[in-house]
Amino acid sequence: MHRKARNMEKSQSSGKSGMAARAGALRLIHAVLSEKALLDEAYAHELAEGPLRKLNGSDRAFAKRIATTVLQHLGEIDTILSRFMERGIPKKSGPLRNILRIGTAELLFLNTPPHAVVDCAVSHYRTWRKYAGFKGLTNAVLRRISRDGADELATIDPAKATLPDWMYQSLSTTYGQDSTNAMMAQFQKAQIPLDLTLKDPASADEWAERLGAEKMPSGSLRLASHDKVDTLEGFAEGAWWVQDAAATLPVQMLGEVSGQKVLDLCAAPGGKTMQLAAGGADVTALDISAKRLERIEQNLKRVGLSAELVKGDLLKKSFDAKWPFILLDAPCSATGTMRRHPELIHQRTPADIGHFAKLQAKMLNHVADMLAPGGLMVFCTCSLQPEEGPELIADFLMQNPTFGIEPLTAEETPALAPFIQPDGSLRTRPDYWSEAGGMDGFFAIRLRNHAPS
Ligand SMILES: C[S@@+](CC[C@H](N)C(=O)[O-])C[C@H]1O[C@@H](n2cnc3c(N)ncnc32)[C@H](O)[C@@H]1O
Repeated sequence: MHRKARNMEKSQSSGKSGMAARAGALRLIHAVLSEKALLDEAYAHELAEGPLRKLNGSDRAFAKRIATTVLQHLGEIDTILSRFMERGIPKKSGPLRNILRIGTAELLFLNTPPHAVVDCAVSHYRTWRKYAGFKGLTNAVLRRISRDGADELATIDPAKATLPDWMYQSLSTTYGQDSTNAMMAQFQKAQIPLDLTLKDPASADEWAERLGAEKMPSGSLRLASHDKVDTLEGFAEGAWWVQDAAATLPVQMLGEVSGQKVLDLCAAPGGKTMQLAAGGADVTALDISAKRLERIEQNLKRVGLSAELVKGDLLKKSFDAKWPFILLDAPCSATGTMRRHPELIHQRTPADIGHFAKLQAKMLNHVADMLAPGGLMVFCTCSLQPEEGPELIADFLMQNPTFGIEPLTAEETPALAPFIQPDGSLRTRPDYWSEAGGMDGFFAIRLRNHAPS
Protein backbone atom coordinates (compact mmCIF):
# COMPACT_ATOMS: atom_id res chain seq x y z
CA MET A 1 0.00 0.00 0.00
CA HIS A 2 1.17 3.56 -0.74
CA ARG A 3 2.79 5.14 2.36
CA LYS A 4 0.42 8.12 2.40
CA ALA A 5 -2.65 5.86 2.23
CA ARG A 6 -1.20 3.66 4.98
CA ASN A 7 -0.60 6.69 7.21
CA MET A 8 -4.13 7.92 6.58
CA GLU A 9 -5.51 4.52 7.50
CA LYS A 10 -3.48 4.62 10.71
CA SER A 11 -4.78 8.07 11.56
CA GLN A 12 -8.33 6.92 10.95
CA SER A 13 -7.93 3.99 13.35
CA SER A 14 -9.06 4.06 16.95
CA GLY A 15 -5.47 3.69 18.21
CA LYS A 16 -3.81 6.27 20.42
CA SER A 17 -2.76 8.57 17.59
CA GLY A 18 -6.14 8.28 15.83
CA MET A 19 -7.79 9.24 19.11
CA ALA A 20 -5.47 12.23 19.55
CA ALA A 21 -6.30 13.40 16.01
CA ARG A 22 -10.04 13.43 16.89
CA ALA A 23 -9.30 15.28 20.14
CA GLY A 24 -7.43 17.87 18.03
CA ALA A 25 -10.37 18.11 15.61
CA LEU A 26 -12.71 18.69 18.56
CA ARG A 27 -10.57 21.59 19.75
CA LEU A 28 -10.44 23.10 16.25
CA ILE A 29 -14.21 22.89 15.79
CA HIS A 30 -14.79 24.47 19.19
CA ALA A 31 -12.34 27.30 18.41
CA VAL A 32 -14.03 28.06 15.08
CA LEU A 33 -17.69 27.68 16.01
CA SER A 34 -17.67 28.92 19.60
CA GLU A 35 -14.77 31.37 19.64
CA LYS A 36 -15.06 32.59 16.03
CA ALA A 37 -11.42 31.76 15.30
CA LEU A 38 -10.27 31.32 11.71
CA LEU A 39 -9.54 27.64 11.02
CA ASP A 40 -5.97 28.22 9.81
CA GLU A 41 -5.21 30.39 12.83
CA ALA A 42 -6.73 27.88 15.24
CA TYR A 43 -4.71 25.11 13.56
CA ALA A 44 -1.48 27.14 13.78
CA HIS A 45 -2.24 27.81 17.45
CA GLU A 46 -2.84 24.11 18.14
CA LEU A 47 0.41 23.20 16.39
CA ALA A 48 2.35 25.73 18.43
CA GLU A 49 0.75 25.26 21.82
CA GLY A 50 -1.93 22.56 21.78
CA PRO A 51 -1.93 18.76 21.80
CA LEU A 52 -1.59 18.64 17.99
CA ARG A 53 2.07 19.59 18.31
CA LYS A 54 2.82 16.10 19.63
CA LEU A 55 1.27 14.36 16.60
CA ASN A 56 2.97 13.31 13.38
CA GLY A 57 2.18 14.95 10.05
CA SER A 58 -0.54 12.57 8.91
CA ASP A 59 -2.40 12.67 12.25
CA ARG A 60 -2.28 16.47 12.23
CA ALA A 61 -3.53 16.50 8.65
CA PHE A 62 -6.34 14.11 9.60
CA ALA A 63 -7.39 16.34 12.52
CA LYS A 64 -7.63 19.30 10.14
CA ARG A 65 -9.41 17.20 7.51
CA ILE A 66 -12.08 16.23 10.07
CA ALA A 67 -12.56 19.82 11.26
CA THR A 68 -12.75 21.08 7.66
CA THR A 69 -15.27 18.39 6.72
CA VAL A 70 -17.49 19.24 9.69
CA LEU A 71 -17.46 22.93 8.69
CA GLN A 72 -18.06 22.18 5.00
CA HIS A 73 -21.09 19.96 5.78
CA LEU A 74 -22.31 21.39 9.08
CA GLY A 75 -25.93 21.91 8.00
CA GLU A 76 -26.27 18.42 6.55
CA ILE A 77 -24.63 16.88 9.63
CA ASP A 78 -26.90 18.78 12.03
CA THR A 79 -29.98 17.85 9.98
CA ILE A 80 -28.97 14.18 10.13
CA LEU A 81 -28.41 14.41 13.88
CA SER A 82 -31.81 16.01 14.40
CA ARG A 83 -33.43 13.18 12.38
CA PHE A 84 -31.69 10.50 14.42
CA MET A 85 -32.21 12.18 17.79
CA GLU A 86 -35.92 12.76 18.12
CA ARG A 87 -35.44 14.62 21.40
CA GLY A 88 -32.53 16.68 20.11
CA ILE A 89 -29.16 17.17 21.79
CA PRO A 90 -29.67 17.17 25.56
CA LYS A 91 -29.01 20.40 27.42
CA LYS A 92 -25.76 20.71 29.39
CA SER A 93 -24.17 17.89 27.38
CA GLY A 94 -20.79 19.61 26.96
CA PRO A 95 -18.85 18.24 24.00
CA LEU A 96 -21.58 15.78 22.91
CA ARG A 97 -22.78 17.84 19.93
CA ASN A 98 -19.30 18.24 18.45
CA ILE A 99 -18.36 14.61 19.20
CA LEU A 100 -21.44 13.52 17.25
CA ARG A 101 -20.68 15.99 14.44
CA ILE A 102 -17.20 14.51 14.09
CA GLY A 103 -18.53 10.95 14.12
CA THR A 104 -21.18 11.80 11.52
CA ALA A 105 -18.64 13.57 9.29
CA GLU A 106 -16.37 10.54 9.43
CA LEU A 107 -19.17 8.07 8.70
CA LEU A 108 -20.80 9.97 5.87
CA PHE A 109 -18.01 11.95 4.23
CA LEU A 110 -14.64 10.46 5.20
CA ASN A 111 -15.31 6.72 4.85
CA THR A 112 -13.79 5.91 8.23
CA PRO A 113 -14.65 2.35 9.32
CA PRO A 114 -17.70 2.56 11.63
CA HIS A 115 -16.07 0.62 14.49
CA ALA A 116 -13.20 3.18 14.61
CA VAL A 117 -15.69 6.08 14.52
CA VAL A 118 -17.74 4.72 17.39
CA ASP A 119 -14.69 3.66 19.47
CA CYS A 120 -13.10 7.08 19.13
CA ALA A 121 -16.32 8.98 19.80
CA VAL A 122 -16.87 7.02 23.00
CA SER A 123 -13.22 7.32 24.02
CA HIS A 124 -13.55 11.14 24.18
CA TYR A 125 -15.32 10.63 27.50
CA ARG A 126 -12.07 9.44 29.05
CA THR A 127 -11.03 13.08 28.91
CA TRP A 128 -14.53 14.47 29.42
CA ARG A 129 -15.38 12.26 32.41
CA LYS A 130 -18.05 14.63 33.66
CA TYR A 131 -20.05 13.78 30.52
CA ALA A 132 -19.39 10.03 30.53
CA GLY A 133 -23.11 9.45 31.03
CA PHE A 134 -23.54 10.32 27.31
CA LYS A 135 -21.45 7.35 26.15
CA GLY A 136 -24.48 5.15 25.53
CA LEU A 137 -26.31 7.84 23.56
CA THR A 138 -23.20 8.58 21.48
CA ASN A 139 -22.78 4.92 20.69
CA ALA A 140 -26.44 4.38 19.76
CA VAL A 141 -26.78 7.50 17.57
CA LEU A 142 -23.59 6.83 15.61
CA ARG A 143 -24.50 3.19 15.05
CA ARG A 144 -27.85 4.24 13.63
CA ILE A 145 -26.20 6.84 11.41
CA SER A 146 -23.68 4.30 10.18
CA ARG A 147 -26.58 2.08 9.14
CA ASP A 148 -29.12 4.54 7.72
CA GLY A 149 -27.35 7.91 7.54
CA ALA A 150 -26.37 7.72 3.86
CA ASP A 151 -30.00 7.23 2.79
CA GLU A 152 -31.07 10.24 4.84
CA LEU A 153 -28.20 12.31 3.50
CA ALA A 154 -29.41 11.69 -0.05
CA THR A 155 -32.62 13.60 0.79
CA ILE A 156 -30.83 16.76 1.99
CA ASP A 157 -29.98 19.74 -0.23
CA PRO A 158 -26.38 20.66 0.74
CA ALA A 159 -26.62 24.37 -0.14
CA LYS A 160 -29.95 24.92 1.63
CA ALA A 161 -28.84 22.93 4.66
CA THR A 162 -25.35 24.30 5.15
CA LEU A 163 -25.47 27.91 3.93
CA PRO A 164 -27.15 30.26 6.41
CA ASP A 165 -30.56 31.37 5.06
CA TRP A 166 -29.46 34.92 4.35
CA MET A 167 -26.44 33.72 2.37
CA TYR A 168 -28.45 31.18 0.41
CA GLN A 169 -30.95 33.94 -0.46
CA SER A 170 -28.22 36.39 -1.40
CA LEU A 171 -26.39 33.90 -3.66
CA SER A 172 -29.46 32.36 -5.27
CA THR A 173 -31.05 35.76 -5.95
CA THR A 174 -27.83 37.04 -7.49
CA TYR A 175 -26.63 33.97 -9.39
CA GLY A 176 -29.59 31.55 -9.47
CA GLN A 177 -30.16 28.28 -7.63
CA ASP A 178 -28.18 26.05 -9.98
CA SER A 179 -25.12 28.27 -9.71
CA THR A 180 -25.50 28.41 -5.93
CA ASN A 181 -25.53 24.60 -5.85
CA ALA A 182 -22.48 24.51 -8.12
CA MET A 183 -20.64 26.96 -5.82
CA MET A 184 -21.62 24.86 -2.80
CA ALA A 185 -20.12 21.79 -4.48
CA GLN A 186 -16.82 23.70 -4.67
CA PHE A 187 -17.07 24.84 -1.02
CA GLN A 188 -17.32 21.14 -0.11
CA LYS A 189 -14.41 19.82 -2.15
CA ALA A 190 -11.95 17.72 -0.15
CA GLN A 191 -8.92 19.13 -1.93
CA ILE A 192 -8.45 22.70 -3.09
CA PRO A 193 -5.72 23.23 -5.70
CA LEU A 194 -2.61 25.23 -5.06
CA ASP A 195 -2.10 28.09 -7.54
CA LEU A 196 1.28 29.67 -8.14
CA THR A 197 2.07 32.99 -9.83
CA LEU A 198 5.39 33.10 -11.62
CA LYS A 199 7.78 35.97 -11.20
CA ASP A 200 8.71 35.55 -14.87
CA PRO A 201 5.55 34.62 -16.81
CA ALA A 202 7.72 33.70 -19.82
CA SER A 203 9.04 30.71 -17.84
CA ALA A 204 5.57 29.13 -17.48
CA ASP A 205 6.26 26.10 -19.69
CA GLU A 206 9.54 25.35 -17.95
CA TRP A 207 8.03 25.59 -14.45
CA ALA A 208 4.88 23.70 -15.40
CA GLU A 209 7.11 20.81 -16.42
CA ARG A 210 9.43 21.03 -13.42
CA LEU A 211 6.55 21.12 -10.95
CA GLY A 212 4.20 18.82 -12.83
CA ALA A 213 1.67 21.67 -12.78
CA GLU A 214 -1.19 22.61 -15.06
CA LYS A 215 -0.90 25.91 -16.94
CA MET A 216 -4.13 27.87 -16.43
CA PRO A 217 -5.50 30.35 -19.01
CA SER A 218 -4.82 33.22 -16.59
CA GLY A 219 -1.09 32.38 -16.51
CA SER A 220 -1.13 30.71 -13.07
CA LEU A 221 0.33 27.25 -12.53
CA ARG A 222 -1.99 24.84 -10.74
CA LEU A 223 -0.97 21.91 -8.55
CA ALA A 224 -3.40 19.47 -7.01
CA SER A 225 -1.80 19.33 -3.62
CA HIS A 226 -1.33 21.75 -0.74
CA ASP A 227 1.44 19.96 1.12
CA LYS A 228 4.53 21.78 2.37
CA VAL A 229 4.75 24.67 -0.07
CA ASP A 230 8.22 25.69 1.09
CA THR A 231 9.68 22.36 -0.01
CA LEU A 232 8.47 22.74 -3.61
CA GLU A 233 11.05 23.44 -6.29
CA GLY A 234 11.41 27.16 -6.95
CA PHE A 235 10.23 28.32 -3.51
CA ALA A 236 13.69 29.01 -2.07
CA GLU A 237 14.89 30.71 -5.24
CA GLY A 238 11.76 32.87 -5.35
CA ALA A 239 10.55 31.76 -8.78
CA TRP A 240 6.87 31.98 -7.74
CA TRP A 241 4.45 32.77 -4.94
CA VAL A 242 1.15 31.24 -3.87
CA GLN A 243 -1.88 33.17 -5.16
CA ASP A 244 -5.30 31.98 -6.28
CA ALA A 245 -5.66 32.29 -10.07
CA ALA A 246 -8.64 34.66 -9.68
CA ALA A 247 -6.63 36.95 -7.39
CA THR A 248 -4.16 37.61 -10.21
CA LEU A 249 -6.79 39.12 -12.50
CA PRO A 250 -7.19 42.62 -10.95
CA VAL A 251 -3.54 43.46 -11.61
CA GLN A 252 -3.85 42.13 -15.17
CA MET A 253 -6.74 44.58 -15.61
CA LEU A 254 -4.39 47.52 -15.07
CA GLY A 255 -2.66 46.56 -18.35
CA GLU A 256 0.93 47.53 -19.09
CA VAL A 257 2.45 49.03 -15.94
CA SER A 258 6.16 48.73 -16.69
CA GLY A 259 7.92 51.92 -15.61
CA GLN A 260 4.67 53.39 -14.23
CA LYS A 261 4.03 54.63 -10.72
CA VAL A 262 1.36 52.42 -9.14
CA LEU A 263 -0.26 52.92 -5.75
CA ASP A 264 -1.20 49.54 -4.29
CA LEU A 265 -3.73 50.10 -1.48
CA CYS A 266 -4.60 47.50 1.16
CA ALA A 267 -1.58 45.63 -0.10
CA ALA A 268 -0.70 42.98 2.48
CA PRO A 269 0.33 40.17 2.32
CA GLY A 270 1.50 41.39 -1.07
CA GLY A 271 0.41 38.95 -3.78
CA LYS A 272 -0.64 41.82 -6.02
CA THR A 273 2.35 43.96 -4.97
CA MET A 274 4.66 41.21 -6.24
CA GLN A 275 2.72 40.93 -9.49
CA LEU A 276 3.02 44.70 -10.05
CA ALA A 277 6.72 44.77 -9.16
CA ALA A 278 7.38 41.74 -11.38
CA GLY A 279 5.64 43.64 -14.20
CA GLY A 280 8.20 46.42 -13.82
CA ALA A 281 5.99 48.94 -11.99
CA ASP A 282 7.36 51.44 -9.50
CA VAL A 283 5.09 50.32 -6.65
CA THR A 284 4.10 52.07 -3.44
CA ALA A 285 2.27 49.56 -1.26
CA LEU A 286 0.20 50.75 1.68
CA ASP A 287 -1.43 48.76 4.45
CA ILE A 288 -2.72 49.57 7.91
CA SER A 289 -1.22 46.49 9.57
CA ALA A 290 2.45 46.56 10.58
CA LYS A 291 2.43 42.79 11.05
CA ARG A 292 1.00 42.17 7.60
CA LEU A 293 3.44 44.69 6.06
CA GLU A 294 6.24 42.54 7.47
CA ARG A 295 4.84 39.69 5.42
CA ILE A 296 5.01 41.80 2.23
CA GLU A 297 8.61 42.62 3.10
CA GLN A 298 9.49 38.92 3.57
CA ASN A 299 7.62 37.95 0.42
CA LEU A 300 9.34 40.62 -1.68
CA LYS A 301 12.71 39.61 -0.28
CA ARG A 302 12.20 35.94 -1.12
CA VAL A 303 11.27 36.66 -4.72
CA GLY A 304 13.91 39.38 -5.16
CA LEU A 305 11.51 42.24 -5.94
CA SER A 306 11.08 45.64 -4.37
CA ALA A 307 8.38 48.16 -3.55
CA GLU A 308 8.10 51.16 -1.27
CA LEU A 309 6.15 50.05 1.80
CA VAL A 310 3.99 52.51 3.72
CA LYS A 311 2.16 51.80 6.96
CA GLY A 312 -1.03 53.80 7.36
CA ASP A 313 -4.79 54.05 7.36
CA LEU A 314 -5.73 54.88 3.80
CA LEU A 315 -8.76 56.81 5.03
CA LYS A 316 -6.41 59.27 6.74
CA LYS A 317 -3.80 59.29 4.00
CA SER A 318 -3.09 61.93 1.40
CA PHE A 319 -0.20 62.19 -1.08
CA ASP A 320 1.44 65.30 -2.53
CA ALA A 321 1.08 64.11 -6.09
CA LYS A 322 -1.73 62.25 -7.81
CA TRP A 323 -1.26 58.73 -9.16
CA PRO A 324 -1.65 57.49 -12.75
CA PHE A 325 -2.51 53.94 -11.57
CA ILE A 326 -4.18 52.78 -8.38
CA LEU A 327 -5.19 49.32 -7.19
CA LEU A 328 -7.65 49.21 -4.30
CA ASP A 329 -8.06 45.64 -3.00
CA ALA A 330 -10.45 46.58 -0.23
CA PRO A 331 -11.08 44.62 2.98
CA CYS A 332 -14.24 42.56 2.50
CA SER A 333 -16.36 39.69 3.80
CA ALA A 334 -14.20 37.29 1.72
CA THR A 335 -17.19 35.09 0.89
CA GLY A 336 -15.50 34.36 -2.45
CA THR A 337 -12.81 32.43 -0.57
CA MET A 338 -15.10 29.96 1.22
CA ARG A 339 -13.52 27.04 -0.70
CA ARG A 340 -10.38 27.65 1.34
CA HIS A 341 -12.08 29.09 4.43
CA PRO A 342 -15.24 27.07 5.16
CA GLU A 343 -15.50 28.68 8.60
CA LEU A 344 -16.66 31.89 6.89
CA ILE A 345 -19.88 30.09 5.91
CA HIS A 346 -20.78 30.03 9.60
CA GLN A 347 -19.14 33.19 10.85
CA ARG A 348 -20.28 35.83 8.36
CA THR A 349 -23.49 37.76 9.03
CA PRO A 350 -25.57 40.25 7.04
CA ALA A 351 -24.21 42.93 9.40
CA ASP A 352 -20.67 42.08 8.21
CA ILE A 353 -21.70 42.63 4.60
CA GLY A 354 -23.20 46.01 5.53
CA HIS A 355 -20.09 46.95 7.50
CA PHE A 356 -17.67 46.07 4.71
CA ALA A 357 -19.79 47.65 1.96
CA LYS A 358 -19.87 50.93 3.93
CA LEU A 359 -16.12 50.81 4.54
CA GLN A 360 -15.40 50.04 0.86
CA ALA A 361 -17.60 52.96 -0.28
CA LYS A 362 -15.75 55.28 2.10
CA MET A 363 -12.38 54.03 0.86
CA LEU A 364 -13.33 54.31 -2.81
CA ASN A 365 -14.57 57.90 -2.38
CA HIS A 366 -11.44 58.85 -0.48
CA VAL A 367 -9.12 57.20 -3.01
CA ALA A 368 -10.91 58.83 -5.98
CA ASP A 369 -9.18 62.04 -4.99
CA MET A 370 -5.75 60.40 -5.29
CA LEU A 371 -6.18 59.36 -8.95
CA ALA A 372 -4.70 61.76 -11.52
CA PRO A 373 -6.94 63.11 -14.29
CA GLY A 374 -6.84 60.46 -17.01
CA GLY A 375 -5.63 57.91 -14.43
CA LEU A 376 -6.83 54.33 -14.13
CA MET A 377 -7.95 52.56 -10.97
CA VAL A 378 -8.92 48.96 -10.34
CA PHE A 379 -11.22 48.33 -7.40
CA CYS A 380 -11.69 44.73 -6.28
CA THR A 381 -13.03 42.54 -3.48
CA CYS A 382 -13.03 38.78 -2.96
CA SER A 383 -16.72 38.86 -2.08
CA LEU A 384 -19.65 37.19 -3.84
CA GLN A 385 -22.13 39.69 -2.39
CA PRO A 386 -23.39 42.37 -4.83
CA GLU A 387 -23.33 44.96 -2.02
CA GLU A 388 -19.53 44.69 -2.04
CA GLY A 389 -19.31 44.99 -5.81
CA PRO A 390 -21.69 46.30 -8.47
CA GLU A 391 -24.06 47.99 -6.00
CA LEU A 392 -21.44 50.16 -4.39
CA ILE A 393 -19.92 51.01 -7.77
CA ALA A 394 -23.31 52.27 -9.00
CA ASP A 395 -23.45 54.65 -5.99
CA PHE A 396 -19.84 55.71 -6.48
CA LEU A 397 -20.40 56.59 -10.14
CA MET A 398 -23.42 58.70 -9.25
CA GLN A 399 -21.44 60.61 -6.67
CA ASN A 400 -18.31 60.99 -8.83
CA PRO A 401 -19.47 62.10 -12.29
CA THR A 402 -15.94 62.50 -13.68
CA PHE A 403 -15.37 58.75 -13.21
CA GLY A 404 -16.49 56.13 -15.70
CA ILE A 405 -16.12 52.39 -16.15
CA GLU A 406 -13.26 51.48 -18.49
CA PRO A 407 -14.82 48.25 -19.78
CA LEU A 408 -12.72 45.13 -20.12
CA THR A 409 -12.78 43.65 -23.57
CA ALA A 410 -12.29 40.06 -24.62
CA GLU A 411 -9.81 41.08 -27.36
CA GLU A 412 -7.58 42.92 -24.94
CA THR A 413 -7.41 40.10 -22.40
CA PRO A 414 -8.63 36.81 -23.87
CA ALA A 415 -7.94 34.92 -20.61
CA LEU A 416 -10.44 37.16 -18.81
CA ALA A 417 -13.11 36.91 -21.50
CA PRO A 418 -15.31 34.31 -19.76
CA PHE A 419 -15.57 36.48 -16.66
CA ILE A 420 -16.44 39.83 -18.28
CA GLN A 421 -19.87 41.22 -17.33
CA PRO A 422 -22.12 43.24 -19.66
CA ASP A 423 -20.97 46.50 -18.00
CA GLY A 424 -17.29 45.61 -18.57
CA SER A 425 -16.55 44.62 -14.97
CA LEU A 426 -15.16 41.23 -13.95
CA ARG A 427 -16.83 38.55 -11.86
CA THR A 428 -15.21 35.23 -11.01
CA ARG A 429 -16.97 32.52 -9.04
CA PRO A 430 -15.90 29.42 -7.11
CA ASP A 431 -17.71 27.19 -9.63
CA TYR A 432 -15.83 28.56 -12.65
CA TRP A 433 -13.14 26.14 -13.90
CA SER A 434 -14.92 23.62 -11.67
CA GLU A 435 -13.39 20.61 -13.41
CA ALA A 436 -9.94 21.95 -12.58
CA GLY A 437 -10.80 22.75 -8.95
CA GLY A 438 -12.62 26.11 -9.14
CA MET A 439 -11.34 29.58 -8.33
CA ASP A 440 -11.93 32.26 -5.73
CA GLY A 441 -14.88 34.59 -6.24
CA PHE A 442 -13.73 38.10 -7.11
CA PHE A 443 -15.43 41.28 -8.24
CA ALA A 444 -13.15 43.75 -10.03
CA ILE A 445 -13.80 46.89 -12.04
CA ARG A 446 -11.66 49.37 -13.90
CA LEU A 447 -12.47 53.02 -13.42
CA ARG A 448 -11.04 55.98 -15.37
CA ASN A 449 -10.90 59.53 -14.04
CA HIS A 450 -12.09 61.64 -16.99
CA ALA A 451 -11.53 64.98 -15.20
CA PRO A 452 -9.62 67.48 -17.38
CA SER A 453 -5.97 67.87 -16.37
C1 LIG B 1 -7.96 41.77 0.92
S1 LIG B 1 -6.60 42.10 1.93
C2 LIG B 1 -5.42 42.60 0.72
C3 LIG B 1 -4.76 41.51 -0.06
C4 LIG B 1 -3.57 42.02 -0.86
N1 LIG B 1 -3.92 43.09 -1.75
C5 LIG B 1 -2.89 40.93 -1.66
O1 LIG B 1 -3.09 40.83 -2.86
O2 LIG B 1 -2.12 40.17 -1.07
C6 LIG B 1 -7.08 43.62 2.66
C7 LIG B 1 -5.99 44.38 3.39
O3 LIG B 1 -6.54 45.65 3.76
C8 LIG B 1 -5.84 46.11 4.89
N2 LIG B 1 -6.61 47.25 5.46
C9 LIG B 1 -7.77 47.18 6.15
N3 LIG B 1 -8.18 48.42 6.50
C10 LIG B 1 -7.26 49.30 6.00
C11 LIG B 1 -7.14 50.72 6.03
N4 LIG B 1 -8.04 51.50 6.64
N5 LIG B 1 -6.06 51.28 5.44
C12 LIG B 1 -5.12 50.50 4.83
N6 LIG B 1 -5.20 49.14 4.78
C13 LIG B 1 -6.25 48.55 5.35
C14 LIG B 1 -5.73 44.87 5.75
O4 LIG B 1 -4.68 44.99 6.70
C15 LIG B 1 -5.48 43.78 4.70
O5 LIG B 1 -4.11 43.52 4.60
